[in-house]
Amino acid sequence: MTVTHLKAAKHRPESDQADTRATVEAMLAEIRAGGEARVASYASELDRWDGPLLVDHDTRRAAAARLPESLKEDIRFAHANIRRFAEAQMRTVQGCEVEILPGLIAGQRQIPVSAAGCYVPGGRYSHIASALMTITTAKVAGVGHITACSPPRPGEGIPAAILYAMDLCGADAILNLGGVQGVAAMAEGLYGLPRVDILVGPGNQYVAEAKRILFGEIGIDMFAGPTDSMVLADATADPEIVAVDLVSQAEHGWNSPVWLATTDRALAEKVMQIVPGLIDALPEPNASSARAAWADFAEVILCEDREAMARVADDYAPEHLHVQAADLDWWLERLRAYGSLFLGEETTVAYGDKASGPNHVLPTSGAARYTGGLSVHKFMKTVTWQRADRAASRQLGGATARISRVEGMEGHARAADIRLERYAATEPGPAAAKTAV
Ligand SMILES: NC(=O)c1ccc[n+]([C@@H]2O[C@H](COP(=O)([O-])OP(=O)(O)OC[C@H]3O[C@@H](n4cnc5c(N)ncnc54)[C@H](O)[C@@H]3O)[C@@H](O)[C@H]2O)c1
Ligand SMILES: [Zn+2]
Repeated sequence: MTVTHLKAAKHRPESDQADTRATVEAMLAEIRAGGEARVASYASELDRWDGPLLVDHDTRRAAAARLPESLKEDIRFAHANIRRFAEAQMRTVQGCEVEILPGLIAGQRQIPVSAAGCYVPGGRYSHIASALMTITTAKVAGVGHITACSPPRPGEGIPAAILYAMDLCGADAILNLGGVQGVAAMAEGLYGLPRVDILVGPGNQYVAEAKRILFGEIGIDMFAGPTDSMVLADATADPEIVAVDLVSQAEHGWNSPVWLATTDRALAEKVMQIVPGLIDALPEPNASSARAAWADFAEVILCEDREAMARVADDYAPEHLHVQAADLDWWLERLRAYGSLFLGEETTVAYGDKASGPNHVLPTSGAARYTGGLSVHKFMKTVTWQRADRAASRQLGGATARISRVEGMEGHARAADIRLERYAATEPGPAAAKTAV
């Protein structure tokens, strides 16, 4: 396959992971020892918040009263779309049952976790949409208790729009806490809340590292690094729209890669010419983030044909993948690795980020090679069961006893033997004769 980099990245996103890990490990150890008091002191130290940590119902109501009706309408619109999509996913969640042998029936059930914690990032931007994406999905999955947390703003607490979204989606408890202290409070079940079974939601490197360390003790949705996006464009694409879309996602942060793969050199050159002006026209600090992301992490890749573009996409496994090219059905069939796919110029990653329905909590840094994003399935446990009648038990007993003895596991063999003895007496059958090795 022939591909040429018209613009290469200076870096691949990687954080100072060892430093972050040491900081987060120390904080978790302090919180384990110091409990709620230590959580409160971190909130004071890191987020300058000394107010109540658990948000009460009056505060929820006051937040709703403060917001303009038009914003509440928009939030309700996005919530309805996200819920509709999660409900459709829920219809794909099914148990199964099969008669494996005559008399041996086994099945599978999907059981939602009892308690989930939803982290809603809030350091830099007010991620209203992250509240909608995480809490709605947990609610539709049937999670029994949902705690949500987000960094408080000094003197304000969680911003009113995020509180409104959390309340609308059905959060049972809301914590004025961000970062490691928020994650730890939910994982440890502080403030009288249930200890969560799973922690979900995006966050900065401290949040991601806390989730990584706690994984095992509790479940998590996925490991998440800086957000990334790829546009695939052919000669039919509009270079101005492609450029605006790339800049829109570079805004996330200085280390958020955006990639363009195209079969059209003229389009690539036009996009590279327009992007700097679009970045300069953004307000600060967004412009600085996008400028750094474009300079250090962005790539523009010229491909021989659409199959080469598709291979680049499969290789990068981007979090967001946007096709602005002819024959969208071909692309939907062909592409194999992405968190969420956007087909055609009429939609855009920003729609998915905020309002359209499919989840925006997605695998980053190539994790789309092995997982999809947040869905109702992440809140469900796929568990199995079995039952057998006596005839089936005799058949299983013979094979189990023989395999166990070859493995050297005499105790296991005897669990089979006792059934062969008991059931042989009541219902002799051909299987009983097979026990001798
Ligand atoms: N992929 C997605 O779906 C998606 C969506 C929204 C946001 N995001 C990501 O979420 C992240 C949001 O990051 P953010 O920082 O704005 O908000 P955040 O809520 O993740 O982090 C803020 C918290 O970090 C903690 N913190 C800050 N400095 C610290 C330090 N030196 N030591 C210990 N703790 C410290 C503070 O306690 C604060 O509450 C970004 O990386 C963004 O890309 C991803
Ligand atoms: Zn985005």
